[in-house]
Amino acid sequence: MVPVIDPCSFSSSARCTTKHLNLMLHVDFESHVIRGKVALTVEMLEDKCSSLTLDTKDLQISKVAANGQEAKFALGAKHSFNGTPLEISLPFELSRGQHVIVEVTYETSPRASALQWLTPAQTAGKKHPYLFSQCQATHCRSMIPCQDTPMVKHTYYAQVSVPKELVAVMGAVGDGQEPDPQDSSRTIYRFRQAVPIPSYLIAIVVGVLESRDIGPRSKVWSEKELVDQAAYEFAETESMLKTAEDLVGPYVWGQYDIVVLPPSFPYGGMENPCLTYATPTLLVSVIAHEIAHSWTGNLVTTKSWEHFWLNEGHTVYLERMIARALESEQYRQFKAIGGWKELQDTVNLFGQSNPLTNLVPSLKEVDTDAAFSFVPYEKGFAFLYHLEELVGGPEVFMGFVKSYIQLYAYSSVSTEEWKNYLFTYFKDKVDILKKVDWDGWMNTPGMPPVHSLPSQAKEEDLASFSDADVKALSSPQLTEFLALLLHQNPLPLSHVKRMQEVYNLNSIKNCEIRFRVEMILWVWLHLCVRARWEEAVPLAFQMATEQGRLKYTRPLFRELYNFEKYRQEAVNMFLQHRAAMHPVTAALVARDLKVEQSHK
Ligand SMILES: CC/C=C\C/C=C\C[C@@H](O)/C=C/C=C/C=C\[C@@H](O)CCCC(=O)O
Ligand SMILES: [Zn+2]
Repeated sequence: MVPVIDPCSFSSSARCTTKHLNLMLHVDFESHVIRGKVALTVEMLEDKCSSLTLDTKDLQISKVAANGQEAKFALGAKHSFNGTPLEISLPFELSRGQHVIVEVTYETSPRASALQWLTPAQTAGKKHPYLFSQCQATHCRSMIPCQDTPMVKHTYYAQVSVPKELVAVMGAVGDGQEPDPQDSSRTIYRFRQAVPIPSYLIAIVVGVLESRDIGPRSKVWSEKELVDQAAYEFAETESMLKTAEDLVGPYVWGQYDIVVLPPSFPYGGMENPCLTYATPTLLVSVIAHEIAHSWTGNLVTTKSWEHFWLNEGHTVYLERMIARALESEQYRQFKAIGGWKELQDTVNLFGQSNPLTNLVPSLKEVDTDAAFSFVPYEKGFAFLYHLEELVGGPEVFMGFVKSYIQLYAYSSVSTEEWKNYLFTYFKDKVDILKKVDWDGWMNTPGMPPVHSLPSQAKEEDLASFSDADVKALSSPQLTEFLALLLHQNPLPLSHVKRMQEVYNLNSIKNCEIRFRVEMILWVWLHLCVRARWEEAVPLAFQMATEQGRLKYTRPLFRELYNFEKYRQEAVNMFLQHRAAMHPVTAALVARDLKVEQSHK
C-alpha cells in the first residue's frame, strides 16, 4: 500500500495524530475575530517525538503549552494559499502510543477565509450581525490551529461565548448553555461531537436563530423571517433519513439538523455532521445529497483531497439511490443525464486535457477552491454507475457500497484501498473488473472512456416541449428543464424572448416562495445573457450580487463579462460588492474577471 501524503497540509500527520479537540471560543463581532484556546489531545505515532507541526492560516498565536508546560513555537514560511505551518517544540520526548495535550492560545484574522461576518443589513432581520464558517476544504486552519487534513479524525467539545441576543449552533450535539460568568452580556453555548471527524467538518453559525422541529431527530434553524417556510420546505427530511438507513445502515450522528444560511453562502449545501448547511435557494432534493454524506464522506472519509471523488462520487451515487427509492428508477436516470451534462460543461470549461479533470488529480501546489468542480461528483458517479452495470445492477452494487461503508466507518480511505476492497468483495467477478479501463477512468483528463448512462435527452426532445408541457412542470422539474437547455448550444435571442412571453420567468423575482423559484431565475437569466438579450442584463446583475452561490454566481458573472458591451460594468459591479461577498466567492470571481485579489 502506497502511503498517502496530503499535499494540502503542513501538519505532521505521519508523526502524530489528533484524537480530540477542546475548544474555547470567544466570538467578537466588534473586531470580526474569534479569540480561541484549543487543547489538542495528540497521540504519537513514532518513538522519540519532541516536536509536531499544525496548520494555521492568518492566525495570531500568543502562547503554546504541552501538558501544562510552556512550549517553544515558530510560524514557518507563509504559503500563498495553504497558510502557515506552526512548528511546536515539546519540552520533553515522547514514545509511540503516548499522548500529549497541546494547548494553543490564538486569535483569528478579520479576513479569515473560513469565516464570513455579516452586517445586520446583510441579514433578513436587519438588526443583528451574523457569522458562519465554511471549512471545506482547507479553511479550518484559519479558524483553529489543527491538523487540517481529512486523514486525521478527532472528537471535539466546544464552549462558545457570544452576545446574549444571539444564538450559536455547531456541527455537533448541543450540551446546554449558560450566562458567560465573565460577562453578563454574553452566553456560553456548549457542544459535543462524540464521533471522530476531520477538521473540515467543524462548523459554527452565530446569529438571531430560531428553530422548528421537523422530525424526531431534526430541527431546522434560520432567522425567524425564513424559519416557517424552511420547516415546510424540509418536511421530508425524516423519510429521507429512514430511506438512507434502509440502504446503508444506521445513522450514527444522533441529531440531523438543517440551518438555512443567508444568501451569500457559496454552496448549495454543506454536510457538516448534525448540522447540514443549506442555501435559501436550495431544493429539497439537494438535502438527499447532504444526508447521504452522513455515510459517504463523514463516516468514511477521503484520506486527502486528491481522493475527493470517494466522498462525492459515492454520495451522488447514494443520493440517487435515495431518489430511486422515493421516486423511481426513471428519476434516477433523469438526474444521471443532468449530471453527465454538468460533467460535460465542466470539462469544456476546464479544458479536456486539464489534469484537474482527472478523477484522481494531483493537488500539489493547487488551491483546492480553484480545483473544485463537478468532476469528483459526476465523473465519480458515472464510474460507479459503470461498475454497477458490469457487476449486475443497482442491488448488487449497493451490497458493495454498504459493505465498504461498514468496513471503513470512522476512518479515512484512499482510492487504492477502495479498489482493493472492490476486488475482494467481487472476488467472483475479478475477470470483469480487470477489463475496466482503470487508467482511463482514474488518471486521464476529460470525459470518461465509457458513456454508460441512458441515451441522452436529444436536443430535439427539448425543443419539442409545448407551452402546456412546460407550464405543467413543477419548480424542480422546470429548473432541471432550463438547466438541460443550458447544456445545449446557446438559444437564439428569438427563443428566449418567446419563452419570456409564454412563461414570464422574469416575474419570478417578486415571487413569495423564494426557496425553489430562485434557482429557476438563475438558470433562466444565464440563458438570456448567453443569448445576449440586453433587457435581461439588469436583473442578471441584481441576481449575481444579491446571492452568492458559486454554482450560479460565477457562471452569471462570467457570462456578463463575456457580453462585451457589459464587461466593464461586470468588473465595476464586482468591485462595488466584493467587500460584502464571502471570501471564497470574492477570490474565485476575481480570478474569473481577471481582477487583482483584494488584501483587505
Ligand atoms: C479536486 C478538488 C479537491 C478538493 C476540493 C474540495 C472542496 C473545495 C472547496 O471549495 C469546498 C467545496 C464545498 C462544497 C460544498 C457543497 C457541494 O457539495 C455542493 C457544491 C455545488 C452547489 O452549490 O450545489
Ligand atoms: Zn457533496
